[in-house]
Amino acid sequence: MNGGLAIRLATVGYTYDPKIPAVLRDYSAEVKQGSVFAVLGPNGRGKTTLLKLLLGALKPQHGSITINGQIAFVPQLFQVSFPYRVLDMVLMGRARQIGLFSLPSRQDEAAALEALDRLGLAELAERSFDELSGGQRQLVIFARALASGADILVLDEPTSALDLKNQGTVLEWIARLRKEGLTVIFTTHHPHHAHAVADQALLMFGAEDYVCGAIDAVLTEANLRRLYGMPLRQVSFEFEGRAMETLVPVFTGLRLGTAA
Ligand SMILES: Nc1ncnc2c1ncn2[C@@H]1O[C@H](COP(=O)(O)OP(=O)(O)OP(=O)(O)O)[C@@H](O)[C@H]1O
Repeated sequence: MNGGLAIRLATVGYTYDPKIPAVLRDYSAEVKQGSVFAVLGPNGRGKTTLLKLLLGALKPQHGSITINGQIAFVPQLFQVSFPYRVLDMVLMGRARQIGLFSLPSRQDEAAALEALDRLGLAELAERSFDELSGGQRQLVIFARALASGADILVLDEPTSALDLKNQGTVLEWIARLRKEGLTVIFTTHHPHHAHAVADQALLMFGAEDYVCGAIDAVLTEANLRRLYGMPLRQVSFEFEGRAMETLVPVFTGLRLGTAA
């Protein structure tokens, strides 16, 4: 299955309201099956809108989107109005296998428990989802996507609510899923996260202004400076035994006083 295209965007345009400027105009990109694709851009630039278009929750007014495979989505914030058990939340990811009006089989339950276990969440299985912390919820919804058996995972800022250790866990998972042949698309505000795991990146500068390409070609100093409009700092980090260097934006407006 690898080698073909998982996703193709052809001159996609989208506006929430024809009376206001479009969020996206003429966006084109191709995501190969079994690759990782990172989407970066400042707040409000259209990252979530792009993901909603991929999921079919929004329809482009212009251009076309082709998806080859089953998609599972991990949203940024997830709230429920009913106190579901964590295990039931993960089982919902198996809806395609369970089918309408049927009960989960032992196999479905085993897949859900395994996904929780793989993320170190087994002890949360019987807890009520609405009592979990934001970071725990984000990991549970990630487990739900893993349990779904989908071949394309779409993750909206998957590390946003997580502490540093769990950020590393999710990045390791993205790398592992890629090795298993899945396609992963994720949005992030952290260029080094994209650098660590992505093959390609899309940088969204504006409605019709973007660059898309191989990670090293796209995460350049000039592009990142333009994207964030902030000073950059070179950081060294290690991911899965590989030493890497990348540029990250730094906030310089904070003046720390010295203790008297
Ligand atoms: N339902 C909506 N109706 C009207 N405008 C919307 C709607 N959702 C988003 N927008 C607008 O579309 C633009 C892009 O929003 P989007 O949520 O896609 O940005 P984003 O890059 O994901 O931002 P963030 O990093 O803050 O999550 C913003 O100007 C936003 O105000």
